Amino acid sequence: MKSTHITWHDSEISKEDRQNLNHHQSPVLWFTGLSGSGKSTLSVEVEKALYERGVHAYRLDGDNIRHGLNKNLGFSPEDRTENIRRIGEVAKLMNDAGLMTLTAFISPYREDRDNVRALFNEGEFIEVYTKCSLEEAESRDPKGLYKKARSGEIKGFTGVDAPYEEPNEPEIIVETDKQSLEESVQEVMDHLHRIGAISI
Ligand SMILES: Nc1ncnc2c1ncn2[C@@H]1O[C@H](COP(=O)(O)OS(=O)(=O)O)[C@@H](OP(=O)(O)O)[C@H]1O
Ligand SMILES: Nc1ncnc2c1ncn2[C@@H]1O[C@H](COP(=O)(O)OP(=O)(O)O)[C@@H](O)[C@H]1O
Repeated sequence: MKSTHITWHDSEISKEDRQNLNHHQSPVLWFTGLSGSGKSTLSVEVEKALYERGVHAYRLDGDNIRHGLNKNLGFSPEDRTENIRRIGEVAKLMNDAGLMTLTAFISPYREDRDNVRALFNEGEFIEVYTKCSLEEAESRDPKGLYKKARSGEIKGFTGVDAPYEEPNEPEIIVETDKQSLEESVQEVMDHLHRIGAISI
């Protein structure tokens, strides 16, 4: 903390009031996985499924956020940590606002993800591991970045010459190289129903 002499000021409307107004809870669905593992694709589909059920949800995507809020950050370990810390704080604000958040960031470090988890109440941080072999992600190469990483044009690319630490106990694992997109969407929606975050 750099700032001193600052005081928290509570609202008279609580998070629970806002959730009641929306008729659903406001957890964060934290998608994590290799580039090309399907974070964006899956989170887009889940966001649509939620919208159709009248759930107020918003998606934060690595590529998009790096155009604005986090445009001063690169891909060094320190910058990735700061990227994830800021997104965690944004997701926490959305949680308090009564909105469901879907985040699609590689978030390669376990400690960074666990630090975000610690911001939330039990059950409100839902880690979704888009599990996919490097071989499959690389063969998809939707943006041609693995090719650039292999040729040395991009340095420190996750899975090639930068680490990805798998989650130890994610709430949800979707194996995007084995199951269909529809099955993965269903798995996420089933989880939200099971924990009572949504009722429709
Ligand atoms: N060096 C390096 N390593 C990994 N990814 C790279 C890199 N350089 C650019 N990109 C592109 O940036 C997207 C990942 O951004 P994130 O904010 O999700 O990364 S991180 O969580 O901070 O590690 C990632 O998007 P996704 O493919 O959607 O994961 C890439 O398009
Ligand atoms: N079962 C699946 N789930 C998600 N994506 C899949 C699946 N099968 C193939 N894909 C493809 O894999 C690519 C994943 O890219 P993307 O969603 O951008 O990944 P990420 O956001 O993790 O980088 C897309 O081109 C998508 O169409």
